[in-house]
Amino acid sequence: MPESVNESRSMSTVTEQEALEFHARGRPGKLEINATKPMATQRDLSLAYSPGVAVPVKAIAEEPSRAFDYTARGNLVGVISNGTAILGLGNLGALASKPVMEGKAVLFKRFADVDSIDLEVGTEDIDEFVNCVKHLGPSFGGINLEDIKAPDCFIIEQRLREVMDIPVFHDDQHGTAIIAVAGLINALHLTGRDMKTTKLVCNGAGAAAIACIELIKSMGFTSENITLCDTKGVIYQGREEGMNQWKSAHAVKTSDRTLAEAVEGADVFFGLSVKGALTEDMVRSMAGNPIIFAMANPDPEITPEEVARIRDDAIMATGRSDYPNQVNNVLGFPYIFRGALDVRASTINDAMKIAAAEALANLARENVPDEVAAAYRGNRPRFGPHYIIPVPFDPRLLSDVPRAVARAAMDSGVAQRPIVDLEAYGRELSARRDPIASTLQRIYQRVRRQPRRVVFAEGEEEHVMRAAVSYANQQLGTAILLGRIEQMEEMANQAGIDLEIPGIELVNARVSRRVEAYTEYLYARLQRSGYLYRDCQRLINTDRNHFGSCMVALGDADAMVTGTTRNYSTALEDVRRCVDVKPGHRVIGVSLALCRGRTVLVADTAVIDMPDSEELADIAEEAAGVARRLGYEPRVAMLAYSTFGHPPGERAERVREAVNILDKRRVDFEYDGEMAADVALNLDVMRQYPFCRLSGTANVLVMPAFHSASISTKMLQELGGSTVIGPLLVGLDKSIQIVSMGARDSDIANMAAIAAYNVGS
Ligand SMILES: NC(=O)C1=CN([C@@H]2O[C@H](COP(=O)(O)OP(=O)(O)OC[C@H]3O[C@@H](n4cnc5c(N)ncnc54)[C@H](OP(=O)(O)O)[C@@H]3O)[C@@H](O)[C@H]2O)C=CC1
Ligand SMILES: CC(=O)C(=O)O
Ligand SMILES: [Mg+2]
Repeated sequence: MPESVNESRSMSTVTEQEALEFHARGRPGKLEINATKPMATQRDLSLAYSPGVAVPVKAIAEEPSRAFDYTARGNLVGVISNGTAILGLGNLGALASKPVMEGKAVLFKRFADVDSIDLEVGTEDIDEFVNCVKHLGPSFGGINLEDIKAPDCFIIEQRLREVMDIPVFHDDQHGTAIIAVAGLINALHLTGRDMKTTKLVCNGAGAAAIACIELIKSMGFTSENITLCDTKGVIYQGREEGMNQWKSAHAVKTSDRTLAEAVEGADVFFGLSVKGALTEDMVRSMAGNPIIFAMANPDPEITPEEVARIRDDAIMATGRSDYPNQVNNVLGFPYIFRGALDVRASTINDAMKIAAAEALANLARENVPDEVAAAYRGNRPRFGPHYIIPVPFDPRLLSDVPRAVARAAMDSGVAQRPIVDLEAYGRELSARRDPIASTLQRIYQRVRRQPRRVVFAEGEEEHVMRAAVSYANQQLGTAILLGRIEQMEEMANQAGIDLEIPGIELVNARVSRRVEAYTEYLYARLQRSGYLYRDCQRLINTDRNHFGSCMVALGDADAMVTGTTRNYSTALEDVRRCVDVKPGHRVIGVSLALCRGRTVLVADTAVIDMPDSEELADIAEEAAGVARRLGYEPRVAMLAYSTFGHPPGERAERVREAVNILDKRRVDFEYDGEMAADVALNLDVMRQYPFCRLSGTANVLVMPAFHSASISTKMLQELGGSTVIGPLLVGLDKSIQIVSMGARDSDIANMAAIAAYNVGS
């Protein structure tokens, strides 16, 4: 792990404009509903709706638990708020809480494949709120209450738990407590402290704070050693102002009246209050090796930089993703509900919470898997002051935490559908992971560790500028925008884009000192292909693809991204004039298609029009290489319209010959063909060919020709709702990526990150 806070900052904050655009782009917001059954024919309609739907209706009326068999209830969580304590922003109302609630819903899906829907309830009246949620019970398998202020949240949760037969979980209380306790267990271990004698001060006495304190006490802390503070200062016995029964339960006998007094000599500080509440002087006054969890969102009570300026012996955590040790309930709620839903738990009890906290704490002590290690580029995170809690993208969270929660639910007798084989359950959980998101995350993390200089060749385009700003803001390296400086600045001004941020460089080819060197280089390459010196000079002076490619070729930049203003093949020709093919390789395009949790690589989606058998074999090898670099073990299907000889035809013959060539080359990955796409992608169909050499469904599809590759990926995207990334250009000696015309800023930024990731590979 990195040693200093500055080095370890892994992700910069986004700009306000980026945040607004992210939410406004395309379909506003972050959620949509998808049907899981076909709705295409009269028969489908008759089954899905009247008359067919009457059958499950009657079955559920007879036996309510059948709702879990015939409806989405068993995997559906309601994320419900009234917006009275939105993050640390205060009471901004139900409507304003919607972005956070949509966010929680997508995190449920992204991290644990739990479906959820946000419900913002426009009342601050406790009875009205309880009544509203209570009557929604039949819709859901669980209720996640969110951002409801204390003390209302305590009453609301308690009353709902009494009247509902599904888990009701106030995330800000218990989610936060579970994660904070997991981090605390490890921080105490690292500093050699005993729970019984550790002195903890918690600033904030609301939902999150009270729940944390209760869980901590239940795990062995002594009441006298815990001091709570709120806006009125220390919560001492006898205090009357601003009190409620939940605060009173934790009031201590003390002469301390302010946070500053309480925190002096304290071992641990928990911040669950507001930005900036802990001062540098307070940090100075704490005990040796202090543990400081500044968990207010979006801005902590004190930043790690501020703490680092004062002392270097602190273990520091925040609620944010851009510092190490993110103590945030995102590490909890998706997995806790996953486990609870899978055993149909009637509640989420203390045993399940403690099991989750212990599973999280244990994960941080284990060796991290390669997937996480890759993100740290050789600096494999190791249990220690900068790594006390797993990172949110750790794939083990999904297999370990729900399993621990499910086991605790069964052991404590609240599981209505126990799981017999927990090992098999762990494997099922792993299969729920969203693979492409982890892949992209890995790419981004690694680039952050090894930032690269990437040329954005079409620097005068607004969305290219936005992509460059996003690249720089995410601390992926330097984004070099090529263009006329004045034009770029004017365009940026008009569009409200700030180019004066660290990590952005503007380069004008016309006035560059490198024009001569690039021209010489290009002339040496092209003089025997009919180009005069002045032709090369003109290309360097006036064409940004040539200039940018030469920057990369001569080491002035690491990588380049282009393509928004010129069609793919023209941009590729420009690049090829300046950059060689990697020895022993072939230039092809590989697209990544993600559809319903499955990722397949499709090749060649960009370059070779009508490949012969040798070329098809080369494409298979290149694509398998890409799969490996992205962390997948390739299973390559050589696709055709026919399967293993039937129906016969010349095109299929060519694909079959490619398989023979791969046999002769003795390649080190699984491949087979020719086969139709359904054989490659559907295990049941594949099983009809028991001799097929693939050990599972294919994850690399080699198309018989460019047109079928391009048509199928575009159809997947437009009709199948797949996310398609690429084509990624592979086989060049330098890392250059070409996006398609009309690519959005996020596509360009992704491609720039991929280009940076591929440098030197
Ligand atoms: N990292 C994470 O995962 C999570 C972080 N949080 C963060 O914790 C904070 C509190 O959230 P939550 O408990 O839901 O909110 P609540 O509204 O329930 O509680 C807020 C508490 O903070 C206290 N407070 C506010 N300002 C100050 C101050 N200047 N000094 C001392 N105490 C203060 C309030 O005091 P009083 O009682 O006097 O009004 C109250 O006790 C937020 O910043 C939130 O983002 C919450 C959940 C998860
Ligand atoms: C993380 C969270 O739930 C909060 O800050 O409110
Ligand atoms: Mg919250």
